Amino acid sequence: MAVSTPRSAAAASFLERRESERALHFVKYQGLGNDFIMVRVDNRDSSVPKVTPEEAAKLCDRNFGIGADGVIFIMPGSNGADYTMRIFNSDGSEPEMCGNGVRCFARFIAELENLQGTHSFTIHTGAGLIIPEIQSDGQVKVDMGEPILSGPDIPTKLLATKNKAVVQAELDVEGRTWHVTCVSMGNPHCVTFGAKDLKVLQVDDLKLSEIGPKFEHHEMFPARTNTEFVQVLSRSHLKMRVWERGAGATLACGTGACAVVVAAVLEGRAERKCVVDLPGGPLKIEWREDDNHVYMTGPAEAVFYGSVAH
Ligand SMILES: N[C@@H](CCC[C@H](N)C(=O)O)C(=O)O
Repeated sequence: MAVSTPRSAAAASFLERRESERALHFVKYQGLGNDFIMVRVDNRDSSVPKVTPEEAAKLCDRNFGIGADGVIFIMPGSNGADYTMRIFNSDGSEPEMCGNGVRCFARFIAELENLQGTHSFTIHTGAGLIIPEIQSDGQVKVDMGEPILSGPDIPTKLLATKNKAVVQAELDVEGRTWHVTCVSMGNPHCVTFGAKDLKVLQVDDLKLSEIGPKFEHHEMFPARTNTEFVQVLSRSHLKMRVWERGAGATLACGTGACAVVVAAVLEGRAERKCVVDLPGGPLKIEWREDDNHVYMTGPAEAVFYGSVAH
């Protein structure tokens, strides 16, 4: 697989280039270090990604490919939306949604369409309609919709503990009991603020690559799960590390940060408006009481342009 970047890296000329049969043109974007290979599918009739899941996994490889946490396809709108987003994780699996990816998607659209200033549009995703808004300072605020709290819909086999939701349920992970709250933001999340034998979780001390896969593949999560380990700094300031389904430890997870605030509110640990610190930087999250929607605000930017033999 050959990777090359155009000499001038001029956005306009790059984006105007036509796809040849043997080259896949992409733009690498990142949102708080959660990085994506963005590929435009411009055939108006197509909703088929340009690469297979196996090819996506190869492209995401940090040694043998471009390197990324996922591949995102920008597609013509469907279901009445302006655009459609599909994504493959770095292991080739296809999740329903990606919060940092949506912010990158919005900035990429602004670049493609040469949009200046504030703009909002609708994106059809596997998790339904998502509405990002590019703000005057360049940050992207996203209406992430309503969290899903019913166990079977998340999905988790853990039984409901509070008003049909799985809140502070006990989860045995190889002999250690963790307290977990499960939330779907279109994709499944298992949020923990600690284990039974731990007074305060120090997230920096966690051996994520050892513990993460045990949550991801736990029998209580039939579609696997993303897992967030959280430390409460104050009622409006949380710190988290994430082990993502299909991607492992990443520097940030937008849907994960949303799920963390929902879980923190359900457990009575935080207010509805919080700053969530991730290894890649902070996200502003609000779970609004009036419409039950979760709103996420954060940055996204282009890193480089390139093409790969395909
Ligand atoms: N990093 C993303 C989530 C990507 C999908 C996730 N790995 C899954 O399989 O559900 C985000 O920012 O939300």
